[in-house]
Parts: sequence; C-alpha cells; structure tokens
Amino acid sequence: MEKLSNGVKDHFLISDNSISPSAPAPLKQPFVIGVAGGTASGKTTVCNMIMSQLHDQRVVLVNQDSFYHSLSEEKLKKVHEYNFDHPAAFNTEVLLSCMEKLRSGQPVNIPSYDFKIHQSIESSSPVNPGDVIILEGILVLNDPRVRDLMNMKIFVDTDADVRLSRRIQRDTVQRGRNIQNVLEQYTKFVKPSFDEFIQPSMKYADIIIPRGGDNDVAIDLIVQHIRTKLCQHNLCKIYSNIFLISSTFQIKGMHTLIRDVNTAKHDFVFYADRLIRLVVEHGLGHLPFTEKQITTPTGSVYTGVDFCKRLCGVSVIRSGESMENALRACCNGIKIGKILIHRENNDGRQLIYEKLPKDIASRHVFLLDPVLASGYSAVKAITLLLSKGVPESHIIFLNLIAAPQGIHALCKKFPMLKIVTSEIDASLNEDSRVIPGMGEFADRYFGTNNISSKVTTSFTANLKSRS
Ligand SMILES: Nc1ncnc2c1ncn2[C@@H]1O[C@H](COP(=O)(O)OP(=O)(O)O)[C@@H](O)[C@H]1O
Ligand SMILES: Nc1ccn([C@@H]2O[C@H](COP(=O)(O)O)[C@@H](O)[C@H]2O)c(=O)n1
Ligand SMILES: [Mg+2]
Repeated sequence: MEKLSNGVKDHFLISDNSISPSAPAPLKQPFVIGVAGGTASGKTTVCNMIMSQLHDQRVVLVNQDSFYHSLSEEKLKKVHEYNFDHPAAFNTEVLLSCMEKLRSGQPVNIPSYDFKIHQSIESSSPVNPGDVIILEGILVLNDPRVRDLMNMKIFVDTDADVRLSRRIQRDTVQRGRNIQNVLEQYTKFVKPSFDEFIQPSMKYADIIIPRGGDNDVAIDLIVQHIRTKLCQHNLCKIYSNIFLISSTFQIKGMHTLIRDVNTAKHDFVFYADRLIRLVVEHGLGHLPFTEKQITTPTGSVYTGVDFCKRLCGVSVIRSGESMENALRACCNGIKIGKILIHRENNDGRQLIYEKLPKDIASRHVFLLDPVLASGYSAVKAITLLLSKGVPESHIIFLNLIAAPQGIHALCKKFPMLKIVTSEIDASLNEDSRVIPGMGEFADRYFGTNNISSKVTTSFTANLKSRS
C-alpha cells in the first residue's frame, strides 16, 4: 500500500450510521485508533509502523496538527508568546466533524498545516474513508468528545530528555527554527502544557507504548488486535461482553436450515440442537477453572484443569427449554431452574413463574433463551437473578440469534454479564420480532405452530396456579 498521510488508497463506502449504543450498528464501521503522546515521542513513527504492517487494509492517518488554528497577522507578530500546546490552539469542532464524516463513510477535506508559517492550507483533494482511521496528535486523548470516537487509545511514552533532543533536531531541520527558539518555546509552553494536559491524558489510554517506535513487540500486538477487531461484528467492537461464535460454513449451513420457513420440524430440531450444543460448549469456555494435575495410565503427570462445578441453568419458558438437553449433555446432573415471562405488549413484561435452585446465589448461571430480540424479557430475567443474589459477572446468557437492540439493552445495563450467541441479526420489525430471524422458535421446535396461543394460555394458567 502506498504510504498515506491524510489519504487512503481506495474509496470505501459504508453505511451512514455512526457507532452509538442507541443506534442500530451499520454493516461495517472503521476501526478508530487514537495515538497521543508528548512532542517528538514517536507518535508519527508508531503510526507509520502500524500502517506499514496493515498494508492490506485501507488505513487513513489524520493528524491533529491539521486542525491548528491559523495565526492572524497580529498573533504572528508575537508568535513567541503563542502556546501551540494548549487545547485552545486546535479547532476541535472541525476535527470532530471530519472524524464523524470519515467514520460514517464520507470523504472529507482535511486542511494541511504549515509549521513554518503557522497557517493551515485547505487540502485540495478529499480524504477517503478507510477500514482503519488513525488520529494522531499531542492532545487527542484530552477532549472526551474526541476520545469517544476511538475504539483503541494509545499513548506513546518516551523519556522527556529524549523527546527534547529529538525535537531540537527535528524543528531545526524540518520546521525552520533555531535552537534558541526551540528551547525557549519548550520551557515556556511545551513542558508546562505536557504536564497539565498531555501527561494526565495517559490514564485514558488502553495501551501505553514505552520507547515508541523502538517497541516492536507493542506494535506487533497492536496490529494483531486491530486485525482481530476488523474481522469482528461492529457490536463486538463496542462491547467486550458479547461473544459471537466464529462463523464457519457448517454454522452458516445450520442457520440456513433453521431459518428456512420450509424446513420441517424434524430437521429444525436436529439442526437447532447442533447449534445449541455449540453455543453451550462455547459458554462453558467462559467459566473459571482451576489447575489440576492427574496421573495418566503411563504413570506420567498431566497438568490440566478442573471444571467449575457450582453451575446451574435457567431456561426462559418455553423456547429456553429447548436448550436444556444440550446443557445436561455437557454438564451431567446440572440443576436447571425455570422462569416464565409474559409479554404484555411490545415493551411490557410480567414475571409469571419462577423456580430456581435455592443456592443459586453461589452458582454460575447459564441463562437459556435461543432468541434475544428487544431484550425486555432478558432484562427481566437477569434482574430476577440479581435479586436472588447471583453476581452479574456469574451470569452467561446463551442464545442462537441476537438482535442489535437486545445486545445494546443488555450490554449497557449489565456490563459484567456475558452473552454468547451464534449470529447477530440485522434488526427488529415493528412487532419487535428479530429479522431476518427464524420465526417463533418454540413453536417450530416443539411443533406447536397451530396451537401455540391455546397451549401458552393454559400453560400459563397452570403455572400460575402452581406458584
Ligand atoms: N525510535 C527512534 N529512534 C530515533 N529517532 C526517532 C525514533 N522515533 C522517532 N524518532 C525521530 O524523532 C523525531 C520525532 O518523531 P515523530 O515520530 O515525528 O514524533 P511525534 O510524531 O511524536 O512528534 C523524528 O525526527 C523521528 O525521526
Ligand atoms: N505552528 C506550530 C504548531 C505546533 N508546534 C509544535 O508542534 C508540536 C506538536 O507536533 P508533534 O509532531 O511534535 O507532536 C507541539 O508541541 C507544538 O509546540 C509548533 O512549534 N509550531
Ligand atoms: Mg507527529
């Protein structure tokens, strides 16, 4: 890929939506990285290294420097009294608007800045959006509005003496300064502003890179992480507690069958069971474990792990009951509780019935419901589990299909909860049903398509009389 500053190789058009927990996620969002650090810490060097390793991706580099206010004639006369290291030196409104446009897939005109004349020059060619947007600058982690745009925040942490000596060299060679100017500016503005604004912004970084471009290990790890994130669904980039099983053609094939309106009950059950088993196995992988050593028949010692034993399942009646067999098959003798939640209208939910293990507070709980739609029922179920003393971090919600609306609702309200799902669907329709979805899961699994409402009514009445 050609080296780009404020540019990108190819035009790449994506949906107009921005990532926000309330808006439905578009199909593909660029991954935004912020790279901050003191002057001459090696930010540009680190960005160039990341870009060269991501040569097969469309990467756009945006410099915060491009958004410096141009100095007026009056200010130019007293340039030695101007603080270029203060947040007010930047036109952050324009920076935000350019970043929003790039994030939503629109090309933008980013100004170029000339350090010799302290003026910005309108860039003639538009910058196209990319798969990855890197925003680099001394103060990019200082303003919360700018930080909120980022999926990954990096701080390049290089020793102050090293930075000063590099700055003297760079500014005298490239930026038309003399040593006297550089030292005066450094003492008067650069260092005090570093201490007041830049250094304190380090606490917002996800990754701190000591020694900047010399730190190959850090750069490799960052690139690896970006590659992983680029393959992920947008919602997995936003929330760290949603786990989407990696798609394979087998999984896609099973989804094709269970989603097909013409699939007969027998096949629906067979393929739904296979998918449920995969989700359950994946969910089990999120349990804590302890190291265990055993002796094999050869007399050798094998160091392995011991499964977590304090578990239980809780199925949301009726569809969640379809997942019980898979859980029992994986965890012999596991206790399984039940919850029945009645849907009153689109957003109303009433808890009708609950039967939970008495000691549920001391167990890790697998909450079972094959479809996560609006999330109202799941919120009700999780709230019940929390009221019984189950720690939020001990609840793993297993489902086959999740709608973005349900994911936003749960992940925002319960950040410690884990959700394991096999596919994330596009949206909900006006009846709050998942689309494309697979229709009424319980009816298709239990073969109650025609008698569903009668069964549910009598079943609900029966359970009410039991409780
Ligand atoms: N690891 C390094 N070793 C030696 N010189 C470096 C190193 N990293 C950066 N430099 C030099 O230091 C100066 C500032 O680096 P740069 O990456 O532009 O910093 P920043 O973007 O943080 O101001 C440049 O002249 C660059 O070539
Ligand atoms: N006209 C200007 C504008 C900025 N500076 C200095 O540049 C530094 C930021 O750029 P880095 O590449 O070092 O991150 C900043 O510390 C300003 O002091 C300038 O000297 N003249
Ligand atoms: Mg730079």
